[in-house]
Order: sequence, then C-alpha cells, then structure tokens
Amino acid sequence: MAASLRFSGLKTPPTYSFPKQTTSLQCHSASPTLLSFAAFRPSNSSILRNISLRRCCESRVFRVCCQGGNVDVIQRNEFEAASSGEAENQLTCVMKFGGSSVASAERMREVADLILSFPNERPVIVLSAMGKTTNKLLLAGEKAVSCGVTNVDAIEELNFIKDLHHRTADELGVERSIVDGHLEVLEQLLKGIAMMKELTLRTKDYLVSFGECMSTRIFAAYLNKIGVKARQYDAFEIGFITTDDFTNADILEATYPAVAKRLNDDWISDPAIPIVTGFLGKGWRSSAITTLGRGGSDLTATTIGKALGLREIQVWKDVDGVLTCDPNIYQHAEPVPYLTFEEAAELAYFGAQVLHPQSMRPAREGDIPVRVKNSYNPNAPGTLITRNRDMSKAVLTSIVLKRNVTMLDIVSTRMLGQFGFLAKVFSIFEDLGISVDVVATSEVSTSLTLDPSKLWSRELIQQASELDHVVEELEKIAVVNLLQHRSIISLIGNVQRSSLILEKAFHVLRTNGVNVQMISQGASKVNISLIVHDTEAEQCVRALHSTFFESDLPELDQ
Ligand SMILES: Nc1ncnc2c1ncn2[C@@H]1O[C@H](COP(=O)(O)OP(=O)(O)O)[C@@H](O)[C@H]1O
Ligand SMILES: N[C@@H](CC(=O)OP(=O)(O)O)C(=O)O
Repeated sequence: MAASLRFSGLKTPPTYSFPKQTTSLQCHSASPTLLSFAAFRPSNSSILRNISLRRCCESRVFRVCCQGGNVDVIQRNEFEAASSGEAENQLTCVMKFGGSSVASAERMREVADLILSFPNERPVIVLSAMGKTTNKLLLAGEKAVSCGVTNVDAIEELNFIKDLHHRTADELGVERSIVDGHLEVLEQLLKGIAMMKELTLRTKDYLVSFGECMSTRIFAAYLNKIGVKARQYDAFEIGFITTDDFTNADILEATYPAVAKRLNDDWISDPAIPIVTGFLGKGWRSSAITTLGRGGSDLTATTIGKALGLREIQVWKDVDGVLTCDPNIYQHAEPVPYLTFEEAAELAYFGAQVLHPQSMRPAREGDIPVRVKNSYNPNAPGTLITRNRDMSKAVLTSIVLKRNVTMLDIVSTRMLGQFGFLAKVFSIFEDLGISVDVVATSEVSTSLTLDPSKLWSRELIQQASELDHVVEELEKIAVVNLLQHRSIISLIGNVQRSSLILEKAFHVLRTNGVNVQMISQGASKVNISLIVHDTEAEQCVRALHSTFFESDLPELDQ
C-alpha cells in the first residue's frame, strides 16, 4: 500500500503518494523559510506524524525518506552527505527557447551549438512551437469551422505546417516519421472541427499543442543524431497539472514535486538532456491538454526552475533582453541590464510581450535568478532578474504600453451610504468574474480599467454583451460612463522617485498636448500607470522614452 505526503497550506491537489518501501522524495518548499508537511495513513487519512522544519539558507530542496509509512527527515548535514555524490551530476539550469529561436532547421542547429557551448551546464531545455506555428494552427482551426470536411486538406496553414516540419526534419537529417503521426492526427482533428462546425476552447488547446509536441521531437532527435543524448517530454505527461481554464490555465502546486521527481529520476537512472514542451499542461479535472496562455513557455521554464531548485533560469529570445520599451514602438529601445522580480512581473502584467505575465511567480518563490538572453546574439549580456538590485541610481526602468483597454467612470448616485459604494462596485465585478486592472478612486466616484487579458480570452460577441451587462448592473447604483479604445502607459521604475518621474512625464505629456484620463500608482511601488486615448499612446511612449532614456536626468541624491 502507498503512503502519502500532504503539503500543508497548499490548496489543490494536496497529496503526493509514494511507495511503501524505503524510498526518497524531493520536496520543494512553497515558503522560502518553512517547509511543513504531514505523513498520512493511506487507509483512513489519520496523521502519522506532523513535521516542520526550517529551510537552510542555501539548500532549496529537502530530501525526505519514507520507511514503511513513517517519514524521517534527514538533517541538513546528512542531506549534504547523501547528496554530495549526486551534486556533480545534477541538472543545473533551465534554458527556454521561444518560437523565433527554433523557427527553422538552421536556427535549431544554432540553438544546439549554443547549448553545447556551455559544457559546464546540465540543462533542461524548454521549447516553444517553431516560428509562428501556434498562430497558423489557430487560423487552420478557424478555417476548418466553415470550410467543410472535404476541403480540410487544402487549408493553406495546414500545408504550411506539414511542409515546415517535414523540411526541418529533412534538413536536420532526422526521420520524418518523428512527426508524421502527429501531422496525421492534426489533420483528423481539423476534419473533426469541420464536421462539428465548432472550435471550443478545449479543442483549441489540443489543436495548438501539436506545435510544441513536434518542435521538441525534432530537436531531441537532432541532438541524438549528433551524439548528444536527449530525451523528449510532453509536459502534460510528466506532471504539469493545471486548472481546467482552457487557453489560460494556471499551474497547480502538485506540479512541482511531480515534475521534479520525473525529471530527476530519469536523469539519475539514465542521463539525457530533457527536452520539454513549453506552454502545455493537463487539466486536473478533465485530464485534457491545457495551455498556459500565449507565451506560456516562459512559465513552463520558471516552473521547472523552481521544481528542481535549479541555479538559473534562462529565457532565450530574439532581442537583447528586456528593453526600455517595445522595439516595435521605438526601435532605439535599449536593453535593461538588471530588474527585480517585482519590476519584471509588473512589466509583463502590464503588457510587455517579452515575458509571460505569470512567469515571474515561480522564480520569485524559488528565488531563482532569471536571465533573458538573445539567441541571435548570445554575447550580449541580456537582462538579469533577481530578488533585489541596487536601486540607488534607478529612476525609470522601462515603459510599457497596453492598448485597446476599456475604462469605466463610475459616479455614485448616493443611493448607498458612502462606505457601501466601493464594496458594491467591486462585488459586481466579482459576481461577473471580471478582473479589474487599474483603479483610481474617491469616496463617491471611481475610475477603473478592465483587465483585457481576461476579456480577450472570450468571444467578441460575448465581450460586448458582457460589457452591457456590467454597465446595466452598475447603473443600479451609479452613473456610468463607458470609455473604449484607451491605452495604459505603465512607467516601471523606482517609485521612490515618483515626484521626479511625474514631473518629467507630465512635462512631456503637456508639451505633446496629451490629456491624461486617469493616473494610478499601485501598491507594488514599482509602477505608475497613466491612461490616455489609444490614438495618442504610441507618440506618448516615444516622447517619454526620449526624455527618460536619451537625455540626462538630474543627479540623484541618496
Ligand atoms: N520591453 C520589451 N523588451 C523586449 N522585447 C519586447 C518588449 N516589449 C515587447 N517586446 C517584444 O517581445 C518579443 C520577444 O518576446 P516573444 O516573441 O514572446 O519571444 P519568444 O517567442 O522568443 O519567447 C520581441 O521580439 C519584441 O518584439
Ligand atoms: N507557442 C506558444 C507558446 C510560447 O511561449 O511561444 P513563444 O515562446 O514563441 O512566445 C505561443 O505562441 O504562444
């Protein structure tokens, strides 16, 4: 019979099972200092023993031995003794390569060379789908809905994907059969969509999963061909357990021990570089394939980093790191050398495409440095993201733009007491499951923006009626003004210097004749958000960039 170990303070699903005979298990603490857990008798769930221990500063992983259902914690010195033999051979870092880094056979070859140029690393590799495959899969799915079953094999995007993956396999000298099975099932799936004339969120996730499943298989086969032992993994088969929110799933805590166990066990018994699909997981209720939201491979990488307690997480992109603004808005944006987890999270959340919005969470929890590097220019230093950095000289770090945001001005009709007003407003959003982004408020009026990432994940038609419904509900207690096509410009930086930042920013905005419609400084103290009209936003970002990054700011005193 299996004994089980339950992590306290964690939500779902909390139980980790392991065999009765003596075995060992790596646990990762969710809290930076305290790991507490209990061993449960499997038959009746009664507690065998409660254990808690303080985490030693350097070690991220504890080893727990289970003997016949009893759990013994090995003390730190014993832990070190037991693991010292292994330490030399343990996996050291995670390297994630995005779609642009593995867009072709030539790029895959370069990525392989790059990995091999770090002989002291024993990395876990996370890959996205090749180039724009995810977009093409989604387009193919949309076309299949209306093109009729007999026309599926003529869908341009399907043929593009087949050709890209076959050509890549040929050019790398690996068998086409490595992806043929997937390509056949993909075509069948598109025929199914054509038959049903429907593309649900669940089907969308299954559909896009083919991209990562194929890129990782080709790359692993190529490494093996050149004599570098590699093993391909589908994330949804190795313990990436998520919520069942298709197209935008969250990673559940059970993922960490499961992924650590699978990757470590395989590595110890038969070392081979793990090549893991980014972006994908398995819904814990449905058991169906889920995705972590667009750009989700960054989150896969940081999750693996935390699960294995690795030394560093590297995310390899097509830019020289996190830049001072989106290079598509202003091409002279400069790399930012250092960021804190908090700054990076804020930047990602407020729309910088370069990092997935949730990706900093595991890295921050595990206190594992994240390095953003350019696979096209590996010698560039990139951006290093850590818990703390020297902020004494920092003013503004980066400017981020989030477009096409909906804003609501809500003024109380004073039907409620003043103290009930805000509570009622926010309970309406809670009831409708809509997340609020930026807020500015007085006692009787409030302005807020709605989190577009939540709205965007829904069908357009549903969005429109959803907004009508929000306004209808709010109008029972307030006068509501709905303002669409707004942009949030987020000034990420040292808000200890907020007066200087605001003085400069408002000078720029006034000179450019722009009226700010709302302003908010979040509790995180690294972000000041300004709301302007969409049509003025890009010009504002360029003007702000030139003031903050291309001209001298006054000397800062401590
Ligand atoms: N502040 C920023 N810093 C760097 N890149 C940014 C920023 N804002 C937007 N980007 C865009 O993000 C892209 C990199 O992110 P992404 O396409 O998700 O990379 P990958 O697919 O390689 O993971 C860049 O090519 C750039 O166009
Ligand atoms: N392929 C997925 C996941 C991903 O992370 O991609 P990228 O690393 O290329 O942003 C997407 O396009 O969303």
